[in-house]
This record gives sequence, C-alpha cells and structure tokens, in this order.
Amino acid sequence: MADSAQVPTLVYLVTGGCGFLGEHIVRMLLEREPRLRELRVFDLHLSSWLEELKTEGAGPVQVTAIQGDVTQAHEVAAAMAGSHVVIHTAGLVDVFGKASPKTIHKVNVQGTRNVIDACVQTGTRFLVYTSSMEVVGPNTKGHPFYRGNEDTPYEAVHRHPYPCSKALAEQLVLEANGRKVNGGLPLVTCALRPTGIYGEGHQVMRDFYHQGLRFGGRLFRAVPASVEHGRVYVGNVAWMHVLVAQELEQRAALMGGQVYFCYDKSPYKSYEDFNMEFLNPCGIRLIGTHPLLPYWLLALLAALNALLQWLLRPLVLYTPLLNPYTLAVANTTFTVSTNKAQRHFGYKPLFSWEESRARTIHWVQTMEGSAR
Ligand SMILES: NC(=O)C1=CN([C@@H]2O[C@H](COP(=O)(O)OP(=O)(O)OC[C@H]3O[C@@H](n4cnc5c(N)ncnc54)[C@H](O)[C@@H]3O)[C@@H](O)[C@H]2O)C=CC1
Ligand SMILES: C[C@@H](CO)CCC[C@@H](C)[C@H]1CC[C@H]2[C@@H]3[C@H](O)CC4=CC(=O)CC[C@]4(C)[C@H]3CC[C@]12C
Repeated sequence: MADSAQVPTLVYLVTGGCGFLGEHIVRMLLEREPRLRELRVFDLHLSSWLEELKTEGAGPVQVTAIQGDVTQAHEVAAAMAGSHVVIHTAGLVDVFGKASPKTIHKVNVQGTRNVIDACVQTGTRFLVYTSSMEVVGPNTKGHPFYRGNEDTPYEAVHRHPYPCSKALAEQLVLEANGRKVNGGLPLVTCALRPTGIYGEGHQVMRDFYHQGLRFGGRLFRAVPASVEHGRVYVGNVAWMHVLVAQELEQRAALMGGQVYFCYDKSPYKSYEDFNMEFLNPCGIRLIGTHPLLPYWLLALLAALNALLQWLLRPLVLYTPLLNPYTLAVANTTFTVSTNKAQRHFGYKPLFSWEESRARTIHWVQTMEGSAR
C-alpha cells in the first residue's frame, strides 16, 4: 500500500457490504481508515442506507455502490480493478435450508475463487476473508470445543453445506497467500473466524424477539444452560477486519496466510441465555431453568421438520429455526479463548461488553413492531 499518512489514496472494496456484518465494516472503514480515498460497496442487493451515506455521511471519501454477483467472475474483476484492499464478506449464510447446497457452494466457494482470481488479474494485493468458527466446528459428533484457540486440535467433520462451503473457501484463501498478482508482487491473504455474531441488524435475534412477542413475552428454554456458545459483537468483528486490512502490508510475513478467531469480552453463555441479555430488558422472559422438552423429543421434532421441509419443497419453502443441524450447534459447547489477534496485530475489542450490550438492547427497543 502506498504510504499515505496525510493524503487519502487507498481504494477498498467490500463484498457483501450491504449485509449485517458488511454494513458495520463499511461504516467502520469510513470512521477509522483515514487513508481511504474510495470505498466500493459490492453486493447482490444494494441497501437504501447506502444512498444516504453517499450523500451525507462519507465525508471526503467517495463511496461507490456496485450491484454485482460474486459468482460472476467478470463482475468481480470489473469492480476490483484499481483497488488496493478487498474485504470479502459476501456469503450465503443459510443453515435453515432456504437455499440449495449447490447454490451455497456456488456463492461461498466459487464466489471466493472469483475474488482471488480477480486479485491476481487486477493486481489487488491484500485480501481479508470473513470465514467462520463453523470451519472448525461444532462437528457432527457433538464434541465440545472449550475455550479453544487457533491451534487447539479438534476433529473438524462437516456434512452441512454451509460449514463445508466456508471450510473450502477458507482453504482457497489461505492457499492463495503468496500468489503473484498482476505487477509481480505477492498476494497477502488472511481469514477471520467470527463465532456467532450479534448486534444491531442481527436477523436471528430479530426472529427470536418477534417469536417472544407472539408468545406473550415468553420464550421457552430448549437448550441446557450449561452449554456455552461463543458470541462476538458485530462492531468488534468489523473493527478486527479494518485493523487486519490496515496491518496486512506492514506485517505480511507474520499475518499472511493466517487465520484468527474473532473474539471479544462477551460472556460465555448458552445461546438462549445470551440472547436474554438483550431480550430480557425488552420485555421477553425465558421460561424454565431446564429445557422444557427432553432432548430426544427436540431431536425428533427437528427430524420431523427436516422431513416436512423435504416433502413440502415442491410446494412451499418450509424453513423452521429448529432442524437437526441448528439443534446440534445450539447443544454443543463451542467457545474460543485466544490472544493471537492481539499478539499479531494489536487487536483489542473497540466496544466493551457493556457497550455492546447497550447498543444491541437499544436496537431491539427501537425495532419496528417492538413492545415499546
Ligand atoms: N452471522 C454470523 O453469525 C456469522 C457470519 N459469518 C460470515 O460473515 C459473512 C457475513 O455474514 P452476515 O453479515 O451475517 O450475512 P448477511 O446475509 O447479512 O450478509 C451477506 C451479504 O452478502 C451478500 N451476498 C450474498 N450472495 C451474494 C452474491 N452472490 N454476490 C454478492 N453479494 C452477495 C448479501 O446480499 C448480503 O448483503 C458471511 O461470509 C458469513 O459466512 C461468519 C461467522 C458468523
Ligand atoms: C434449538 C433452538 C431453540 O431455541 C435454538 C436454535 C438456535 C440456532 C438458530 C442458532 C444456534 C447457534 C447459531 C449458529 C452459530 O452462532 C454459529 C454460526 C456461524 C455462522 O457462520 C453463521 C451462523 C451460525 C451458523 C449460527 C446460526 C443460528 C444458530 C444455529
């Protein structure tokens, strides 16, 4: 990257920049990257907030909205020409069976391959990829991953299309580190693995909240409180992406081809107890100190849902929250404890747990259709 302490010279491209995480990355870049000259936001669906940002909130930075599809190699290459850094966060996040395995593979794996090829073709040297904890686990055997780090041995066995696709895509990104890009310089890549992200704009939290409202302000415990699930605030995930992008040139030898779990100080709790940190102050209660239904019955219901999904597919898309995969993930302890990102590039969470919590609660309270 050019040395540009004063004059903004850098061109960034964020794929999936209109998604839940992508929007936070875009806003964080505008706030925290003083060397930014142009920010290209590439997404299949462009959001309306982008228009407001372009006219009001971007200061001297030129924000360019690009409607495009990562599965179309020519669209990716055209969007990327002349950019210095690409943050590839676009992905099909689907664990409910909304999309076919083929589509998930196409977007997550072929899309990533296209981004790498476009880096090589256009001479873009720095690639930050949003991977996922799902690349590691939980595995299909339900083995716990307790306070693990990037070097913790774990039997990563996947069957579900989403983690399979993220694992393949991450591998492509890491293997691409060092490839010569147009101009002869080496590509520097790195992958971030967030645990379950939460915060403003989180669709699953929105669904849980509305379900709670429909049940008269109640949700029913389905997962034992003893199962711990790793969570991370979206603002901190965005901050880690920005920091990696900023440090990748200076620390290429150390960071190139590396993976980092994305973490912060959010407490280790079960998926449901954690959600209650936000939903409780918004009038939702979690009923039961133990799961109301035994595990075998939930597993049966999950299997029934999967069968119904398959039977109904020709007629209607049936995509309930509970399926064998989501039940297994929610019931398996998976938490990370690591300081690799701090050691390698000085990452410290930008938002404390208290602030992350307060921001998320505020978002739930001001959500359309909220109880207040
Ligand atoms: N939500 C979570 O808890 C976690 C998410 N991740 C990863 O973070 C990334 C972002 O996820 P979210 O923001 O949660 O999802 P999201 O669905 O809100 O955002 C994904 C964005 O990618 C865009 N996109 C999808 N297909 C595209 C295509 N073919 N071409 C261009 N753009 C396309 C979508 O329009 C959307 O704006 C994904 O790569 C996901 O795998 C990783 C760990 C946890
Ligand atoms: C059994 C249900 C009763 O309330 C609870 C179902 C909760 C599930 C919908 C979620 C539990 C764990 C979540 C996943 C986890 O946070 C890891 C993820 C990482 C990603 O990269 C994408 C999202 C997700 C798979 C996330 C999806 C929702 C859960 C399965």
